[in-house]
Amino acid sequence: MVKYKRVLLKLSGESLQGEQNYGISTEMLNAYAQEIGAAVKEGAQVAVVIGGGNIFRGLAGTSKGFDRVKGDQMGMLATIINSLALESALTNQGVKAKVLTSIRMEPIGEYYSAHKARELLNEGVVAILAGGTSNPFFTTDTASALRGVEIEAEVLLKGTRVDGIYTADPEKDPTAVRFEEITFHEAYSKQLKVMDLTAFTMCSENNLPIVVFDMNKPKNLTKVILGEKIGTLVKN
Ligand SMILES: Nc1ncnc2c1ncn2[C@@H]1O[C@H](COP(=O)(O)OP(=O)(O)OP(=O)(O)O)[C@@H](O)[C@H]1O
Ligand SMILES: O=c1ccn([C@@H]2O[C@H](COP(=O)(O)O)[C@@H](O)[C@H]2O)c(=O)[nH]1
Repeated sequence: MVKYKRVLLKLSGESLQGEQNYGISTEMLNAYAQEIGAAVKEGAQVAVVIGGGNIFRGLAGTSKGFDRVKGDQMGMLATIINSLALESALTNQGVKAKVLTSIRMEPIGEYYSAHKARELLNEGVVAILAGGTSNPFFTTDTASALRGVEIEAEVLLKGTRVDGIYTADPEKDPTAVRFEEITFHEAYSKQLKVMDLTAFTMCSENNLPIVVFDMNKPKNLTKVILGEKIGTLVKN
């Protein structure tokens, strides 16, 4: 019996590159598809938002002379490339999946609406919500929060490469200590940089809890969905 029936899973684009410096590692892609397929088999409805950091980030573009809006648009297109790759990997593994894009670009993907996404989820199809919010100056963390609220997800699952939220970035500070549970207010006031503050605010205002967990550990996604205490829970 699942604890969370409908979830919004945020995957890191950067993690998708695996050991490479850039792009998509097929090994990581297939591993993610397998984890998602297993969660669906347990009876969860899974919507996915995937980042684009393995391909392009708007802010990085500005340092190379790109206009920020153009750079962010390139970043949003990067999330669509990752989404198509995930759709393909899921389909290859026999898991029904469909990309909805926040920017009109049929036939690459159907134009996103919350109604369509909910319809797919009710049919047991993994809805991959691509293109971020479609607006520059945002991130896919904020897109996940927005889409999570729109599709009436019970939780936002941030699958990343660290096993929860720490007092400081554990990749930089080895003395950092992990929280099992934390309130949005604490996460916000301590400026914990695991997610951007816009995303935290959106979730807090709409009472959408977040679980930050290590997506690279096999079966973790299913465990979280079944209610095992893994990672860090953020709630009001
Ligand atoms: N207080 C903190 N607790 C945990 N992780 C933290 C914290 N502060 C910063 N981080 C960092 O946040 C990262 C998680 O971010 P995320 O999964 O969004 O990766 P990303 O590379 O930004 O993804 P994307 O490609 O989608 O932009 C972790 O790898 C971790 O190093
Ligand atoms: O709503 C959005 C979402 C994303 N972007 C741009 O895309 C890249 C990649 O997303 P990440 O969340 O960093 O993985 C991001 O850096 C932005 O440039 C956006 O503009 N709007």
